[in-house]
Formats: sequence, structure tokens, C-alpha cells
Amino acid sequence: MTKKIVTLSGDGIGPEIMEAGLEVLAAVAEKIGFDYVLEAKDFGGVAIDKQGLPLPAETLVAAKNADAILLAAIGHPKYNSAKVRPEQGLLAIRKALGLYANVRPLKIYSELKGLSPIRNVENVDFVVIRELTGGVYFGEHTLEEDKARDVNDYTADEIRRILRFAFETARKRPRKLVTSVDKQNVLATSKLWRKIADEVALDYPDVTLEHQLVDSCAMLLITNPQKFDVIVTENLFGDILTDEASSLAGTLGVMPSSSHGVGGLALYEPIHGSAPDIAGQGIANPVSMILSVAMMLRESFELENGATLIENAVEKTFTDGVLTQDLGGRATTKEMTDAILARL
Ligand SMILES: NC(=O)C1=CN([C@@H]2O[C@H](COP(=O)(O)OP(=O)(O)OC[C@H]3O[C@@H](n4cnc5c(N)ncnc54)[C@H](O)[C@@H]3O)[C@@H](O)[C@H]2O)C=CC1
Ligand SMILES: CC(C)CC(=O)C(=O)O
Ligand SMILES: [Mg+2]
Repeated sequence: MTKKIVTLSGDGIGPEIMEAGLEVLAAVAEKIGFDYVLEAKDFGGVAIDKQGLPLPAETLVAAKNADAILLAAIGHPKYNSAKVRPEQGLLAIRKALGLYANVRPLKIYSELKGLSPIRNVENVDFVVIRELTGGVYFGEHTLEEDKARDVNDYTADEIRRILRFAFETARKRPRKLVTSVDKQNVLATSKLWRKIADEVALDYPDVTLEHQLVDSCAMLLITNPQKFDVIVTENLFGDILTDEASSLAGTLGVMPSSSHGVGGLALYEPIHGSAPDIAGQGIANPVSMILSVAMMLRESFELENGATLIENAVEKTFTDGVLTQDLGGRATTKEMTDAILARL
């Protein structure tokens, strides 16, 4: 049956990397016989400019009716002091679709090992499960002249479901280790988080649970990244720790993600933003988007063969020394994409 994929190209480098991702999708689909249609929708800054809001109703309706959603990136400094911001659309679509579990795997490509500023990245292989629809990003925000307030809320149910997601993820991995990251020495939400993590662990005797405070976790990601298998944490901590973790891989430009919810619908996007500093120059690294397409084939459509084709082609492209500027190379977005296409 034909699958419907909604595409949200967004802002900045978004359209450039979406084009790359869709080219790779088309080539793989032809090889494996995957039948799909694309529906492109306005989202983010481009939607504000055209329709006055970052998540127009028709975009949300299309997303809800899709079999999967591909999102590139949103955001631009021109909205920094605007009332309506592209980021509001991003948070709104995650909430509206109930996408509470954001999966951010880290893979270190052998060819990129020397490019990481971290000395020892041998045998690093972990995934961060970031809670995506709760916490301080969704709490009340008040800003006055000389006072500001952001509320960090979590319910027990919200914590329990993301912990379960993390334990289920760990169960399928060889090391079966969950590191739950919090700040329970200070935060009430973290005290509840840790209590629930301990409770959920009782249902998974085959999985080991460790706790780590977020500040020392940030340090360990650099000094001992081999320690981690599955990291699970709240929205804000997961956002920060995964950008930090990307430095192990050499660049933000190689980290994809998937976001899952209750109904089976999932959204796939790079972990990075719209990179306004390089937008329009044709030099963005398209790998994060291309690997997000691979995650979509595997996780939404159970097309392991398609996902593996893409991942192997990316690996081979790196091995052959084709690198974009963020990795110290000279390849443009188009050259990198063509190199990957040639190795499918
Ligand atoms: N999911 C999304 O759409 C996200 C949107 N944002 C938004 O993006 C905008 C820019 O945020 P920044 O803090 O600049 O973060 P950013 O992630 O867009 O960029 C950080 C740095 O990484 C580089 N970079 C990122 N992706 C790259 C790629 N594929 N290839 C090569 N270099 C790449 C950029 O050039 C920049 O120097 C903001 O409006 C922010 O809110 C930020 C994160 C996620
Ligand atoms: C608006 C932000 C929460 C976007 C972001 O940084 C992310 O999702 O990684
Ligand atoms: Mg982020």
C-alpha cells in the first residue's frame, strides 16, 4: 500500500538538507520497491511569513493523517524578539502528536574518529532517549521587566512511560544498561523521576539501572563516553546532552533522531537546528537528514534493508574520504549527497 510521508522543510538549511534526504529516499525506494507519496507543508518561520503562525492547521491535519513525518529544521534569528516564533510550532507539533520519546542514537564512524576533539572515542555506542513533551519547555513562562519564571512540571505517568521506553530500548541492546540522568540533589521533578526509575526497573530484571546527576553526566560524556548504553533523561537535559554528545561524532551534522508517541505515528528529524550561519551556501552536511530517512524506513515501515542500504552508503562515503566542511572537508551538500547516492 502507498505510504504517505509529510515533509516539513522549514527554515535555514532545512530545504537544502530535505532535498538531499528525499533524493536518497527516492533512490532507495526504487531499489527496494517502496511505494510512497510526499506531501510538503509549511512549518516554522516559512509558515509564519506566509500564514502568520508556525504550525498552520492544515499542516497539523496532514501530519496527523500521515504514515510518517520528515522534518528538516526550523528557526531564524529574525524572530528572536517576535511574539510568534518558529520554535513554538516545533513544540506544538510534538505535543499535538503526542511524540513523547525522542530517540537520538550516536554512532562514531571510523573515518571520523580523528576528527572528534575527544581523545578516545573507540567503542562508543549509545542512544539518548529524551523526554519530548513535558518539562520546562512546556511549563508556564512569564517574563516581566525585572523578573522571569519558567515552570518545570512532570507527572508520574509522563516519567513512567519514558522510562519504560528506555528499558524496552535497552532490552534489545547487548549491554542492557540504562543510565537515568537527573538532578535529584536539587529538583523535585528529579526526585520523582528517580523514584519512578527505581520502580520501573523492578519490571526489567534483565536490564541494569544506574543513576547519574546531569552535571557529572555532561563531564562523563567527554571523559568516559564508553560508560553509556541507553541514557534516559528529561526534555531540557536531553536537548543539551545530545548536542554535547555530537562532538564525539565530530559534528552535529551526522546525528539523526526519531520521535515516537502513543498512536504509532513517528516524526524523523536531525537533532540540529536551521544553522542560519551557513544557510543558503549549499554547504550543510546532509547526513543527519539522510540518516533520519534511514530511521524512518526502519522504524515506521520495517524496511530494514532500505535503512541498512543508506547507513552502509554513508559509512562508505566517509571511508572514501568524502567530507563536508563541518568535518574539515570540501564537499558541498550536493556533492556529499551524490557521493552517498553513488554508493547505495
Ligand atoms: N529541530 C529543530 O528544528 C531545531 C531548531 N533549532 C533552531 O535553529 C536555530 C539555530 O540554532 P543554533 O543554536 O544556531 O543551532 P544549530 O544546530 O542550527 O547550529 C549550531 C552549529 O552547528 C552547525 N550545524 C548544524 N547543523 C549542521 C549541518 N547539518 N551541517 C553543518 N553544520 C551544521 C551550524 O552551522 C552552527 O554553527 C534556532 O532558531 C534554534 O531555535 C535548534 C535546534 C533544533
Ligand atoms: C526548540 C528547541 C527545543 C529545539 C531543540 O533544540 C531540539 O529539539 O533539539
Ligand atoms: Mg536541541
